[in-house]
Amino acid sequence: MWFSRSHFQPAGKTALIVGASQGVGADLALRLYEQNCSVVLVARTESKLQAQVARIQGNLENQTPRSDLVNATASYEVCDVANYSACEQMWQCLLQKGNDPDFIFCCAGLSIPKLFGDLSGAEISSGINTNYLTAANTVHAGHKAILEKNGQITPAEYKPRHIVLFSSTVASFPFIGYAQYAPCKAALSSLSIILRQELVSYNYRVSCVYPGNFESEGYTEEQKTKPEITKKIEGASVAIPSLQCCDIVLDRLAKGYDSIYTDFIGWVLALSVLGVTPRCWGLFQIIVSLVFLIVAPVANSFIYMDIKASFKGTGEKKDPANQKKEE
Ligand SMILES: NC(=O)C1=CN([C@@H]2O[C@H](COP(=O)(O)OP(=O)(O)OC[C@H]3O[C@@H](n4cnc5c(N)ncnc54)[C@H](OP(=O)(O)O)[C@@H]3O)[C@@H](O)[C@H]2O)C=CC1
Ligand SMILES: CCCCCCCCCCCCCCCC(=O)[C@@H](N)CO
Repeated sequence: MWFSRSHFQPAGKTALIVGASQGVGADLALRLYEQNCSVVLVARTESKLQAQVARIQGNLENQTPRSDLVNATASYEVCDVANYSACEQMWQCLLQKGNDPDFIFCCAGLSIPKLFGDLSGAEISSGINTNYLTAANTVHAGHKAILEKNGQITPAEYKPRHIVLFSSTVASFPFIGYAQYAPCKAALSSLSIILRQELVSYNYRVSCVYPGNFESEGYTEEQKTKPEITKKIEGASVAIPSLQCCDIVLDRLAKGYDSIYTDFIGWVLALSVLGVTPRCWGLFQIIVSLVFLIVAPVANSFIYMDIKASFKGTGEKKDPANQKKEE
């Protein structure tokens, strides 16, 4: 696999990228367009989508128009894909315009890292809507719309399509601060396994990406509420530039991998939940997982100590008796 790069060939194809008004979705759109792939960007904020389409087409001031890409087009659809009926309408619109995507990237997502007790009910709901439903709705409404469009043809006659779901390293290794987010990303990983089984007959390939931290507007936002203890634990996953994350993903897809990690720590942490997920350096995964499964409980006990210490700190500050003693 690692020696071949022929498993992802976007030239002349169409990609639907959900969550493309910023961050890795926007960068994926840029990279795919650069490879002569038509891109349809989806998000809720029209002004940001317009700016991204302009960036992608190279029409921004100080840049020359990209006339070398004569075949590829860049367009956008404004849609809140967490809303199922809006998602259905988006698919009708796409298919009417002749934009039947070969690739469906589900990149929408947002983490609100806080301690469980500090989250509001609305934030817990938004976690499920933004991180799980955006992908489940897009794929489901899309599958139904394509079934209807294709009418009587047999599943084997469907053109090859490729779904790429953006999960996270925290799907494999959930930890303090990510209660609003990690369970939804684990659900996406689970969904990817089922979709792989159910849609293979319709010629779908399904990949799931488990990124570590990367820089984006969303990442900047989450840093504002992220508890110190969460930052401390995830220190091993240094945020890489979003374009670098995007290049890693495209490289791994081209090599034929369907479980994609963007850093070494992400690959290691996934060893604890390999299950029936597609393997990535499978033989090494088995060998290293033997060591990992022995070391993990020990490492985890150190993490617990840090967590306990962090709560002790907050308790002392809030306890007036302790404060007096300190004074
Ligand atoms: N950054 C990181 O460190 C990591 C990120 N990830 C995951 O990777 C993906 C991309 O992350 P990142 O680039 O940081 O994300 P950003 O938060 O920067 O961007 C998220 C995008 O999703 C769109 N979006 C959110 N909700 C909806 C919705 N209901 N309907 C349509 N579009 C929506 C946003 O646009 P708008 O608001 O205009 O709708 C925006 O374009 C996410 O799924 C994230 O969870 C995983 C691991 C690490
Ligand atoms: C068994 C003991 C091993 C201990 C090692 C701990 C290392 C943890 C690294 C976790 C990195 C998480 C990145 C997720 C980013 C993400 O999804 C958010 N940024 C959301 O956007």
